[in-house]
Formats: sequence, C-alpha cells, structure tokens
Amino acid sequence: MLKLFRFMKPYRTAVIFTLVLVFLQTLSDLYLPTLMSDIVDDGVVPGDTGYIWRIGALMLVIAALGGVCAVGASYLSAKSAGAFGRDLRSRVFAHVEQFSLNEFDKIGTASLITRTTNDITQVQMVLTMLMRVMVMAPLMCIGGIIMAMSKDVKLSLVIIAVVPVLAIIILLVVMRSIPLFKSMQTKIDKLNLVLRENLTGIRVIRSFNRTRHEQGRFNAANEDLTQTSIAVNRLMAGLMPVMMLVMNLASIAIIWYGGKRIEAGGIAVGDLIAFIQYAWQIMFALIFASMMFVMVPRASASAARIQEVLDMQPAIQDADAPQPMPARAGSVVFDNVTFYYPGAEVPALSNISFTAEPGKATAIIGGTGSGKSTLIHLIPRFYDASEGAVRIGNEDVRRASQEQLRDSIGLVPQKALLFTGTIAENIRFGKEDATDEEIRHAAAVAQATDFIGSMPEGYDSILAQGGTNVSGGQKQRLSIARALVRRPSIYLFDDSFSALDFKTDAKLRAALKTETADATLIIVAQRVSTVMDADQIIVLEEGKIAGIGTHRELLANSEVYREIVMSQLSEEEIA
Ligand SMILES: Nc1ncnc2c1ncn2[C@@H]1O[C@H](COP(=O)(O)OP(=O)(O)OP(=O)(O)O)[C@@H](O)[C@H]1O
Repeated sequence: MLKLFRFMKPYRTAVIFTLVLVFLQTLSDLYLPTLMSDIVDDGVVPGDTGYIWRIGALMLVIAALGGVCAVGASYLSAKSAGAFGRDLRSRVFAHVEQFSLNEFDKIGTASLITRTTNDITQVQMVLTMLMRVMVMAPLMCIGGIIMAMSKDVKLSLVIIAVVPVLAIIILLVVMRSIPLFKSMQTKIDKLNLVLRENLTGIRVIRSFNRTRHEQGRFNAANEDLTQTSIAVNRLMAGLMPVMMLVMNLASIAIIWYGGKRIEAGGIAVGDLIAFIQYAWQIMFALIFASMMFVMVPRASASAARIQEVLDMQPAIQDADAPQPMPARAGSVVFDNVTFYYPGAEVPALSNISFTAEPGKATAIIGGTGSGKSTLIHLIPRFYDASEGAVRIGNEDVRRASQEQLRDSIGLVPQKALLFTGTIAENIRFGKEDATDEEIRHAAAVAQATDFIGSMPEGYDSILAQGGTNVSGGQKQRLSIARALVRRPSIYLFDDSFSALDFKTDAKLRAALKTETADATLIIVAQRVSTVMDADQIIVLEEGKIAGIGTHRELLANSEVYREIVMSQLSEEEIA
C-alpha cells in the first residue's frame, strides 16, 4: 500500500496540516481531564466558586478549539484522500487503456472494473482514517499513560496490565480477518462477472428461458460473498464488546484500587476522576488503532490488486525508436507466422505466409475456429506473432508506433460494437474531424443511407448502449461506415457482412470496390458468395493454410475449398 501513497505527494501540504490539526486536537483532549481534576480538587473541595467558573470557562475554550481542529482535520483528510482516489482512478484507467488483449485476458474485465472502483475506494477510506488515527492513537496512548502516571504511578500499573490484553485481542482478530478480507475482494469480482454477463446477455438468457438458472448463479455468488462478509462482521462485532468488557473491568479495578489510594492519601479525588478519563482515552486510542489494524489489511489487499494492474506491463509496446509508417502503407505480408495464445499448447496459427497487395482484395475463408479472426488481430498488433513476422510494406508491425500503425487501418470487427450517442457521432468515431459530407458518403457506401433516413432524427438519432435499438445488419453497416470514413490504406473486414442479406452484401461489395480502389482489402467471411470475386482467397483449416488462389484455382486444387463451396452454392453458381 505504501507504494500507492506516492499518489498523495501533490497533497502533502494538506496532509501536514491535517496531522498538525490532529496533534492539536489530541493535546486538547489530553489537557481537559487535568483541568477537570483541578476543578474538583481546587474548586469543589475548598468551595471556591470563582475558580470553578474560571477553569470551567477555560475548559470550554479548549474544548471549542479542539472541536475546530477536529473539523478542520476531517475536512482536509477527506479532501486530500478524495483527490488521491480521483488521481489513482485516472492513472489506473490510463494504464489499462494501454493494455494489449493479453492483459485483458489475464485479469478479466470484471476484475478490472472492481479494481478501478471498489478497491480504490477501500484504499481511499483507509487513507482518510489513517491521516487522523496515525497521529491521534499513539499520541493519545503515550500521552495518556504519561498523564496518568503523573497522577499516580502505582495506579497506572492497572493500565499497564490491561494494554497487553487488549493488544493480544486485537492481534487475534486481525490475523483471522486478513484472509477473509482478501477473499471478499475476489468474491466481489465474481459477483461483478456474473452481473456483467447477465446484463449484457439478457436477450440470450430470456430466449433460452435460463433466467432462473442465471438467478441461481447470481444468488450463489451473492450468498458466497454474504457469508464471507458475515464472517468478517461477526469478528468485528465481537471485537467491540470484548474490548468494552476489558475496559469496564479495568475501570472497576481503577475505582477499587483508586479508592484505597485515596484512603491512604496517595491521590486526590479529582486526580482519580482524571485518571479514569485518561484510562478511557488510552483504551479508546487502542480501539481506534485496532480499527486501523483491521482496515489496513483489507485496504492493503486492495492496494496489492491495484498495484498488480499498475505493475503489469503491456505485452505489446512501441519499439524504442518507432519507424515512421509510409504515408500510404503498402502490402500486408505474413512471413511464416505462427501464433500461440498465452498458455495454449496448440498454435492458433501455424506457418502462415501470404501477401495482400494494395488495390486487391484478399479473402480469408475457413470453418469456425480455424483462426481467421486471430489472423486479422495480428495486423493491428492486438497480439504479436510468436514466430515469423507481419509486415506492412517492408516494415515489421512491431517496429512502427501502434498509433501510426492503427491510423493506417480501418477495422470492422466481427462483433459490431457501437457506442452511446448519435449515428453521426458513431461514424465520426472513425475520424474525429470528419465533415458531414464525409459521414454521409461513408454511410452511402456502407448502404446505410436508407435506414438512417427512415429513422426519426436521421443522423442525429440516438443509439442506445451497445446499439441495441438498431438491427444486427444495421449495426454492421454503421461499423463499416465508421471504418470507411477514415479512408485508411488497409481495410480489415472480420466477417462483417454476415448479417447482411445477399442483395445488400453484393451492393456493398460493389460500392466498396470503387471506394477502396488503391487500398489493401482483407475480408474474412464464412459465405462463399462474399469471397468468390476476391483477387486471392486464403483457405484456413485448423490454423494452417489449406489453399491459396482465386476461386477458380481453388475449385480445381483445394479439396477443403471445394467442400465449403459445395455446401453453400448451387451447381450453376459454382460454374
Ligand atoms: N483470447 C483467446 N485465448 C485463447 N484462445 C483463443 C482466444 N481467441 C480465440 N482462441 C482460439 O483460437 C482458435 C482460433 O480462433 P478464431 O477466433 O481466430 O477463429 P475464427 O476462424 O475467427 O472463428 P469464427 O469464424 O468462429 O469467428 C480457436 O480454437 C479459439 O478457441
């Protein structure tokens, strides 16, 4: 957790002021019992009303000053810890933005969300308390012991005997609660994961009548978290009464032994009253410290989870001196590329070699799981090839800057993903400074003009989260328009025509041909009709190239391609 405290640096003035204010507040708390004892011994016993009024007024002033310090310390600690939380969230978010898909796969989206929100809040809360307790508890405890000893050394033995008992109780509770707190954070991750899957997959869950099953899954995760929280809270709830019991027993011992000391003339009545107050102050300081002992391990479990994210270096990084990409990037070359997903024993792609030329369309076809999307993902460096190289022009993609590389690419992903906002904003996502004219043109090429025109607000129609208020085919066309508006030199279509009817598919491909005349086109498709006009077709099977050539060449030479074609086209179409 200490590592994270570097984020407090900008707020050190506020922290120093907080510590000073807490220091002053504690001094005032420590001084009040002594004044009380003076009132009793020098005012009440001799019957000096003037003295009582004077010291009473002084007590009021000191209590008021202590109160002002307490309010100031609360304000400053909450403010600086709040700013710390804000900065840390931004830092984690910015760091996660640089992650490659490897890191997302490793930590998981749900856990990243918990770590950026709940975990940071835990650390922030502890920091707010820590700023106050770390000065107050030791000062109150040591100061209290000194003040109590100044009243009567012998009586102080009672306090000195009780403190280790309290310390042992606290230690036992802390040792039991640390693992529980750790597992609580993991269980919050699990709950978030189930919740996320349920919310995003609500349509599938309903259509398969799996609502009850999913409810059960959620309840199980919820119950699991609840049980751990209950176990932790039981421990915490037990701590307070046990500590109070010890404190009350200590008070009885002090009053009993103090009575004897008064009888023996070793201590005055006022001093005994002050002594009892100091004893309570010492024990309250220990209770505060024990709360910290409980909260700090929980927060440090959270801090470790946050630090893990911050320490994680993106597997894909820019080269030290990135090479500039040519203005219009040329061909895409796969040079004997083999790729393993992290931890996988079998490669998802093996020995892939081909060249996709500018001005030509290269299509990739193959069964599900044959590695088509994986191949596409190596071009914008979502993953890096394990062996061999992917080159654009003559430059290895690993030597270019990721930003420049991706600037030259227009990717239409397999799952069309849109953002909350208007249709125009979603298309403009591809090019920030696109004019209205460019947006309309991209929409026209993507065959989206008709359906956009039929929407009540046209280009200003609002899309719901994830684009749920448009159809699958409409979503695909919008994400195609988003890529087209960039006018990149490389287009990657990852099964992007699958939700289109045959007529729209054909019209779109015809429009694309003129639009992307000098660009390099790589089209992944399942439908033969989509790929048969391509200049080059690559047939993938289990991550290997099973054939490469034009439609006619492959029909003649590739058994795998023939099988795919036979399963989809009629005799006349094949001819
Ligand atoms: N993130 C991942 N981690 C581990 N393995 C993966 C990951 N993504 C895909 N795979 C595996 O890699 C192989 C190729 O997957 P890929 O998504 O490239 O296939 P595809 O040809 O695009 O399939 P489809 O047509 O069904 O989309 C599959 O066996 C798949 O299980």
